[in-house]
Amino acid sequence: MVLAELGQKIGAALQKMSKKTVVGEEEVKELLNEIARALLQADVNISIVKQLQTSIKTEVALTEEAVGMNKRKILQQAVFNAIRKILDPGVKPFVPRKNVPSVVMFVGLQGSGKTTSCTKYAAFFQRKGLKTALVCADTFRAGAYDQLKQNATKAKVRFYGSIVEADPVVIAREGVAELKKEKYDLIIVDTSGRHRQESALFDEMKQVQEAIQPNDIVFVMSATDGQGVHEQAAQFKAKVPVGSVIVTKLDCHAKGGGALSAVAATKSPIIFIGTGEHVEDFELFKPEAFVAKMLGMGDITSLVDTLKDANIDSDSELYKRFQEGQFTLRDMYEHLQNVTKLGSVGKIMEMIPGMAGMSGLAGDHGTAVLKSFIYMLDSMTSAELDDGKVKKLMTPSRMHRIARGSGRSIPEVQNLVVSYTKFEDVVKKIGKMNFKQMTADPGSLMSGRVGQQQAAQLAKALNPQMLKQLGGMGGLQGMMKQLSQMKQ
Ligand SMILES: Nc1nc2c(ncn2[C@@H]2O[C@H](COP(=O)(O)OP(=O)(O)OP(=O)(O)O)[C@@H](O)[C@H]2O)c(=O)[nH]1
Repeated sequence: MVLAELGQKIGAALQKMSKKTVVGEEEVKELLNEIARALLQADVNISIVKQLQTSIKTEVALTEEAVGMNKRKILQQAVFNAIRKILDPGVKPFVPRKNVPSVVMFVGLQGSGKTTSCTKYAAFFQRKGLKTALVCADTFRAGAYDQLKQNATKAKVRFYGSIVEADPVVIAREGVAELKKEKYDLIIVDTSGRHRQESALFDEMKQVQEAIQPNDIVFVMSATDGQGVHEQAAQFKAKVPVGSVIVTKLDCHAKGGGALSAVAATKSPIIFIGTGEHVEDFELFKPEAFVAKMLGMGDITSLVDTLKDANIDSDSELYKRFQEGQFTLRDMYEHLQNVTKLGSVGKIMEMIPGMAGMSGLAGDHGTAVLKSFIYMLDSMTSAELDDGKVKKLMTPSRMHRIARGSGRSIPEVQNLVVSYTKFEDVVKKIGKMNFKQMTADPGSLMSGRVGQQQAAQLAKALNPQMLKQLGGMGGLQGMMKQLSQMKQ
C-alpha cells in the first residue's frame, strides 16, 4: 500500500523512543530527524516536512506545559496529530443529498483516474438512494466517451454524452440542463485530463465551470504521481474553486509523499480514496482512521462503517439471529453475499489491527473461496438451506448432487460443510456474549470497557489457528489495548 513504508519507518522511530529510559531534548530532536528523513524519502515536499516538525514541537511544548503528561505519550499523539493535520484542512466537504439537485464537476491531470473515480462516486451515491447521472464532457481524449459510457452501463447509472458535438462546454451545459429536467439528484460531469502546459485545456475547464456552476469541484490525483503534483494541484486550485479531493491508486506500491503534499496545496478535504480498478474499490476518507492505519494501528472505525454499508451490522435481521446464536446454511449464504459485496477479504483484514497480512484468507484467493461457497449454496434446495441439522443432512449423494450442480468437487462441498460447522460454533459462542454491545458501540471496544473476561470469551470464539495468528491470548489483549489507545 502507498505510504506503508513511511508509516513503518515513523512507527519504528516512535517505538525506538518508547524504549529509552529518558526522553529529553536530544531524544525528541533525534525522533524529529528520523521522521523528517522518512518523509523526505517518501517524496514529501520539504516545506510540508518543516511544517510538520514545527507543529510536533509546538504541540509537545504546549501539552507538556499544560498537563505535565508523560512525554512519550505526548510525542506519539503529536506525531499522529501533525500527519492528520496535513490531510485534514478542517473544511467540511460538500455532500450530495437526495431530493436536492446538485452538479459535481471532476477535474484532474491526465491518467489520474478521473473517469474511473467519476463512476465510483456515482455508484457510491446511487447505492445511498440518490438518482445519479454521468455526463462525458471530455472531447479531448479519443475513447473517453466509450470508457465512461461503458462504466456507466456497468454501474447502471444514466449516461449523457455526444459523439458529434466537439465543444465540451456545450455538452456539459446541455447535459446538465436535460438531466436537471429529468430530476436527477446528482449530476456528475467528467472533464478532460489536463497538463500544466496546456493552457487551452485550462481555459476550457474554466469555461465548463462557468457554464454549469457546479456545487462542488472534485480534484482527482494519483498517489503514484511524484513531487510535481504539488505544483499542479496549486495551479488547478488557482484556476477553479476546487472543493474536494479524491486520491486514487492507493493500492499501488508508490512512495505517496507527493500526493500527501499536494493535498495540503489544495487546502481541500479528501473525500474518497481509490484502492483499485473496480467500482467497489472506493472508500470514504477519514483522516484519523487513515493515519492510524498508516502507522500500523489498524482502522476499526472504517471497518465498522464498511460493515454497516454492506448491511453487516448489529441492527440487521441476520445479525439479530447471530446474536441469538441461530445459524442455518441460508444465513451463511446471506452473510457471504454481504461479505463479498465488501470487496476483497484481504482488504477487510487490513482494517483489523493485528490482522494485516494474515495469510490464508487474505487476497484474491480468499474472495474466490467465498464465491465458490456461494455457488455451492446456490445449488442447494430450500430445505437444505433452512434446516439447521446440516451434518446429518449432507449425505454423500446430496454432496455429489451439489458438487455437480455448482461445477465444484466433492471435497470442496465437504470443505463448505466443515466451514459452516466452525462458523456455527462461533455464532453459538458469540450468541452467549454481549455481541450487540460490542458491535453497536465500537467505542466499548476502544475505550477498554471490554475487559479481560470478554477478551477470554472472544478467544474461545475464534478458531485456534486464527488466535495463534493474532499472537495468542496476549496478542488479542494487545489488539484490544491498541483499539482503546486509538480512540483516546
Ligand atoms: N490500481 C488502481 N488503478 C486505478 C485506480 N483508479 C484508476 N485506475 C486506473 O488508472 C488508469 C487511468 O484511469 P482513467 O480513469 O482512465 O483516468 P483519467 O484521469 O480519466 O484519464 P484522462 O481522461 O486521460 O485524463 C486506468 O487504467 C484505471 O483503471 C485506482 O484507485 N487503483
